Amino acid sequence: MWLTEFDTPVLPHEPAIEDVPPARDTSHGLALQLRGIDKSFGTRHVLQNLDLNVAPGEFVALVGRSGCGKSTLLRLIAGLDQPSAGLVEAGAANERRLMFQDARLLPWKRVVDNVALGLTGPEAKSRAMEALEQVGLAGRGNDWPATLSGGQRQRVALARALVHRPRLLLLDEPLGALDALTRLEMHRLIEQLWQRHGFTALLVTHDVAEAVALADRVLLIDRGGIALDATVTLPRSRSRAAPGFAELEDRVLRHIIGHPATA
Ligand SMILES: Nc1ncnc2c1ncn2[C@@H]1O[C@H](COP(=O)(O)OP(=O)(O)OP(=O)(O)O)[C@@H](O)[C@H]1O
Repeated sequence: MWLTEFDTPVLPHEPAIEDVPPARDTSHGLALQLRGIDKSFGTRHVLQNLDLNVAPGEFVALVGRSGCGKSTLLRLIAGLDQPSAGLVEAGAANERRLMFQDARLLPWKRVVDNVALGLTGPEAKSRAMEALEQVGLAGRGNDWPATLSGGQRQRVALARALVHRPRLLLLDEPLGALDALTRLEMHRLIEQLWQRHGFTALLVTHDVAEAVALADRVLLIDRGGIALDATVTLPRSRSRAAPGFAELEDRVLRHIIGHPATA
C-alpha cells in the first residue's frame, strides 16, 4: 500500500508548524500508556503482559533481537493492529504518525504534493513547503520522488509526518536502509525537529548506537516484555566518542546477547 494509514484531513485554519504547542498530556499525564499487553499470532505469543509509560516529549528507543516484537508493538501503538489483551492509550489517532524504513512516496505526485497528502485548504501547499524547508529540502518541492536519493526520500517522509503536527511520532527503522553518513545526518535532523516541536518519539532500531545517540530511554524487548529500561543521561547532541557512550551501548548489547555485565 502506498498511502500511510494516517492521511487524515487537517483543518485549513490550523497554525503553521512552528506554532505547535508541546505534546499534550493524556488524562494520566502520559503520552503513551500500555497495560498488560498480550499479542499472539495463532500459537505464537509475541508480547506478554507488557506495561509501558511514556511521558510527553520523551524520546524512547525500542531495541531487541530480530523477531522479538518491536514492529508488532509499534503497530499496536499506531492503532494498525489490536492487542490480543490489554490496554493501549496513545492519544487521538490523528495525532500519531508512523514512518517506515521505505518512504512510501507516491511516484506520480511531486514532492510537495506527497507532503501535502491529507491536508486540505488553501494553506496546504505552503505548509508542505514549510515542512520541506524544515527537513532541508527547500527548493525540491516541484521535483519527482524518483529524482531524490534514499536519504532525501526519508526526509520527505519526515516532512509528510511533521506537516500533520503529530504529538506521537512512531519511527519503524526509518534509517535502516541509509548509508552511515546519511544516518548520522538524519540523527541530527530528527533530534533537532524533536527538540523544536516537542513531540513524543518512539524509535524502533536494530542499531544500539543509534538508540543511545537519540533516546532518553532505551527499552530492550525480549521474551514478550521489556527486559531492560535504560535511561540515557548523556548530554545532547551525543557523539559516540563521548565519555559513557560506549559503556551504555555495551551494556545494552550485552543484555541483547544474554550476557549482562555484572558490575
Ligand atoms: N501478521 C503476522 N502474522 C503472523 N505472525 C506475525 C505477524 N506479524 C508479526 N508476526 C510474528 O511476530 C514476531 C515479531 O515480529 P516483529 O515484526 O514485531 O519483530 P521485530 O522485532 O520488529 O523484528 P525485526 O527486527 O526483524 O524487524 C515474529 O515472529 C513474526 O513472525
